[in-house]
Amino acid sequence: MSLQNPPVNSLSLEFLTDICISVEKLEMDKTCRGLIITSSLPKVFSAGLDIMEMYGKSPERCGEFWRAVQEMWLKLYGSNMVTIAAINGSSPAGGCLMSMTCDYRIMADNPRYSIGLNETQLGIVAPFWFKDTMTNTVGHRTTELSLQLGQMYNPAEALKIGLVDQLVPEDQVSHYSHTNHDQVTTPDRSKSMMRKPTIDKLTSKREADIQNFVSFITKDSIQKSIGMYLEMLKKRKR
Ligand SMILES: CC/C=C\C/C=C\C/C=C\C/C=C/C(=O)SCCNC(=O)CCNC(=O)[C@H](O)C(C)(C)COP(=O)(O)OP(=O)(O)OC[C@H]1O[C@@H](n2cnc3c(N)ncnc32)[C@H](O)[C@@H]1OP(=O)(O)O
Repeated sequence: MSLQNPPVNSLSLEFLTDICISVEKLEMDKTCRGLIITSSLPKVFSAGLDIMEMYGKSPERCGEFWRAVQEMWLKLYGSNMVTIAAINGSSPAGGCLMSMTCDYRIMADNPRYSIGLNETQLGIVAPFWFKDTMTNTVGHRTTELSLQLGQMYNPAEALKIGLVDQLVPEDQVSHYSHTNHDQVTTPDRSKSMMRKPTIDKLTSKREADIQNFVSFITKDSIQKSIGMYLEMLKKRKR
């Protein structure tokens, strides 16, 4: 599955819905042995959630958006397929979350790229299931530090903390993803055993999580922080 939503593969409601439909189709396809997620765009795996979906939108629309974010996570984290993230560019926040749902992460060894949960930099708090996914990936203490600082990691740092499993030359990300994937032939039952408690936690609190998100994101102070962050993104470009 090659992500293609220019300019930066931001995860809008529409794009998330497309991703969920694609994953669902693959999940039902008995001939499909697994899934490699990568990006068709240069330099960016995914810029994370589409910030425009969280800025100046109605509570109803925000709720619909958040349900789609949850759905993407539930489908990928709970997938019966062997999944590999072939991270061929930067992958902040929701992009990092998406790659952490996979069984294995291969990243292009380009020091210009970065990965991490940087929500704190936007003035927002990473939701509990983002935090849980990271804890399951890199451990409690690293997650605590990482979330408090909104830390982004270059590939070497990401490998060191276990946020990615392997670094490869940029032009060989696809090759190594396929080679690794071929070595794992059957999805292991231990995957669902390890992930079930985290998945059950969100499933049981799904509606409350949507309500929390909507009331948090529509607050004036949070809207102001997001607006300032958007301005900063645009200025940085010039
Ligand atoms: C009580 C608690 C209850 C509930 C929890 C509440 C809240 C928690 C909610 C949400 C969690 C949030 C998760 C997220 O994923 S938020 C998104 C975070 N993403 C980022 O911060 C990434 C920002 N982008 C970048 O760093 C760079 O764009 C990137 C490195 C990805 C690519 O750099 P490049 O130089 O190639 O491109 P740019 O020139 O910067 O960007 C091009 C263009 O795209 C726009 N852009 C970038 N990222 C986003 C995005 N995530 N969403 C929307 N638009 C984005 C950027 O502004 C440029 O636009 P323009 O100037 O118009 O061309």
